[in-house]
Amino acid sequence: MEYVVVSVILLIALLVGAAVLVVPRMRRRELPPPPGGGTTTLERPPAAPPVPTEVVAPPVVEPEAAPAPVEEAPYLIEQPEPTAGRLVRLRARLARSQSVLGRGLLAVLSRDHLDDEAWEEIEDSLITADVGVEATQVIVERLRERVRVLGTRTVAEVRQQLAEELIEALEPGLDRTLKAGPFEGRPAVVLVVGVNGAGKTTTCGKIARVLVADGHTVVLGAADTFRAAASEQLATWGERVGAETVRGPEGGDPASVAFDAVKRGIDTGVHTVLIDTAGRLQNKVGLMDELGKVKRVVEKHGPVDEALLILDATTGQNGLEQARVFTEVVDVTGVVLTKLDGTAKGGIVIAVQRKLGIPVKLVGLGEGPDDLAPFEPKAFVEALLGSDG
Ligand SMILES: Nc1nc2c(ncn2[C@@H]2O[C@H](COP(=O)(O)OP(=O)(O)OP(=O)(O)O)[C@@H](O)[C@H]2O)c(=O)[nH]1
Repeated sequence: MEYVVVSVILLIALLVGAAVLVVPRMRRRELPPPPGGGTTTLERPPAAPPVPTEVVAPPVVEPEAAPAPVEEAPYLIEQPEPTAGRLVRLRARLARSQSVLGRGLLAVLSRDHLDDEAWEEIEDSLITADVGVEATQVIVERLRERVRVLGTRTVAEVRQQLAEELIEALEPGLDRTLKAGPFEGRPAVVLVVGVNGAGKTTTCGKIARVLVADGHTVVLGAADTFRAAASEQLATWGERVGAETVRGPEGGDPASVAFDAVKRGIDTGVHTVLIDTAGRLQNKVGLMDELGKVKRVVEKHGPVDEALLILDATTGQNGLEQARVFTEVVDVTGVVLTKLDGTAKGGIVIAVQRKLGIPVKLVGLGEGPDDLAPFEPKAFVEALLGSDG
């Protein structure tokens, strides 16, 4: 009997023990949802509030796509090489154009007698190099007249006269300085526009280096919110030379990023605010309107001092139609011709200026960070025609 009593007591003790352990756990599971409606992760609205425009101050970690990252010192700020004389240093990059305009033309000019056929060949070479029909006719007519009147004999003399005519066609008197500010205590605003893939983001980065090399301070505005990698790419360029990049959310309003960038530039007292925009085709009315809006919104702070059109030199004469539309929308003040290293059509510089009446201010001669040179007609023509002769 005693055993029975002891067993019953043990059983009751076990049951009570089990109850003490299990009930609190069950209670915990029944806890009320957290304040805020108890939405599950899945049900929670994706109402991530619009990401505010952020200012990316250097240094930040370089992304993989960063051009030539500095391995052991990722935060080292680079000192870009001076801009003076870059075109001369990069002259070899014009080798393709040189083979048409330089070697090709000089071969004809060195003939004993320049007959009609020879002059036609000269015309063809210039047209092949994308100088444009109109400009070619003017150049050849003037050269022919000079040769006739002056009775030019030697190849060196004809070459010299041709060089002079080409320089003249490049309108050496045009103002090619970049309006990089500051102006009366405010930064200069430089807007960079163009079609897809022309090299806008890369060129913005290179221009930042040109400006820093020449002693300017710069804020970059990543208003290309369309291409996912563009703002990352621009920030990387900025970091390398110690320039801040103002960025917005992917797919966000480019005008608002541009506005914030200029504001940041004013607040921090830099010399230049350089704004990259998304590539767009000139026949997409909506996108061109968007570009107009970017400019108008930026102008709430003050004028846009420079609107640079980035043109891919390899697109040749096709680029001219694009250019005309961009000119109408943002009042382009200067052209940057990229990828001149990849074409035999260096004459496009002449055609662009002649057709648009806008100076070519910079030329891209490669993918390296300092492969952007201020455009100088004399150095350019000399590079095209080759140093000898
Ligand atoms: N060879 C050569 N390549 C260049 C030059 N300038 C730019 N590029 C290359 O052109 C390609 C396109 O450049 P991006 O800067 O991405 O072009 P983007 O206009 O910003 O492109 P979207 O934003 O898509 O419109 C890149 O591979 C650049 O390295 C140049 O002067 N020479």
